[in-house]
Amino acid sequence: MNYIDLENQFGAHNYHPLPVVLSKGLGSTVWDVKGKSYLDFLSAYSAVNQGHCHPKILEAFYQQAQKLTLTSRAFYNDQLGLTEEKLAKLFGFDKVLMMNTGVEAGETALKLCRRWAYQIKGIPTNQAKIIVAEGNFWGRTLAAISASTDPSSFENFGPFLPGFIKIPYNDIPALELALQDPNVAAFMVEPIQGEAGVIIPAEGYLQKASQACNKANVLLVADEIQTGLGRTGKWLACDHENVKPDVLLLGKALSGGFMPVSAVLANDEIMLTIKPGEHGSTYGGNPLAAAVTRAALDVISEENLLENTIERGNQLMKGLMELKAKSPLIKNVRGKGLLCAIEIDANEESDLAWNLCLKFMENGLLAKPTHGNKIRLAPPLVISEEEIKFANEKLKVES
Ligand SMILES: Cc1ncc(COP(=O)(O)O)c(CNc2cccc(C(=O)O)c2)c1O
Repeated sequence: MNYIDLENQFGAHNYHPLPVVLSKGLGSTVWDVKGKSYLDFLSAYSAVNQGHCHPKILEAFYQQAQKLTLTSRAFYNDQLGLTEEKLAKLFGFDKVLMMNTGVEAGETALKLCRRWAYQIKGIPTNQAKIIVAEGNFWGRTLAAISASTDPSSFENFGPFLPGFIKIPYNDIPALELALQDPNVAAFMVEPIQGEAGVIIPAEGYLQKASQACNKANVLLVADEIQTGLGRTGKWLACDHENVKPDVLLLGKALSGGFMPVSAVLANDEIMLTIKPGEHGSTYGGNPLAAAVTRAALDVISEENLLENTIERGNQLMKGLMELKAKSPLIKNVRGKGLLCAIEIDANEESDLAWNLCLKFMENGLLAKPTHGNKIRLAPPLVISEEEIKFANEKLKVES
């Protein structure tokens, strides 16, 4: 059976996967159809922070799947409220709106911010603007690509949604200038830009952005879909600067990789601007997702994954620094917790990073380039000291 041929013949060609066919995963390891094992250094873009097929999350999935998987929100169920309460109390917000994919959470957040702008801030109807940072990535819908500055995301998909103000990332003066527009509803930003290539802003950026937004009566929306849930060594990347956003986006690892689950968290003033019947999704808040989410959150706390992320992240970064010192090919290494990246000294069109990833693959480590010359290194947060030691060895490939 040639699985790659099948996908090429019958599947859309909207991805360019590495030439590996996976059939099994557990913890930080995945196996291909030939039985070869690999350390997963992508973690499905931080969706399997808890490790592949975590037994506790599997058990929650299995137990709930035998009882009730989907009711629609036309009725209540005995799982959703428990999960909403857990999320609201864990992150310190009044309420939670559960969706499925990360981009749905982004769309939901923007609708909430626009509603708040018209009903609370008093911006003229249909005049609300959203500030976003260049290099942002929050999904593939028409709104998300309208906010994008990456031609590969938006080219030939127009016309685009109006109302986005695009400013440089990590640039407070640019934000302060944009905030002078009285019709700005929100500033939506990733605390660390994931898809742009693990772009880490200056210390204090989030704190200053939060202060500037508060001063301008503009909502701060933190997109923690990739950086949240332990990835940087704290529950949220915002926690490193003690920043409390007005709206918080979660996704990916919210289900530990078992199914799409996302959530938007906000206080009543914002959340209650959407009335019954004005927003939702067929699967949003389904009992199966709700049960899985509570187990996925428990694993992070019960297995001390925040602490492990700090320790293993330091160990990985030490190895990357040694790698950089020895390899002229590597322009930069950076990271926070277990969200790391190496930047190859080549232009974005070069296939150097791709070829490096093929060599990593031969060595039993899976990683993938983002934006041409950056290779993200983001293993599951359950990764062991031994596995990081192995990875630091296997990353030392000759270019
Ligand atoms: C910060 C951030 N926000 C939102 C999204 C959208 O999530 P969904 O994909 O669940 O709608 C992301 C997604 N992140 C991401 C990273 C790499 C590839 C892909 C891909 O679409 O294959 C997605 C993300 O990284």
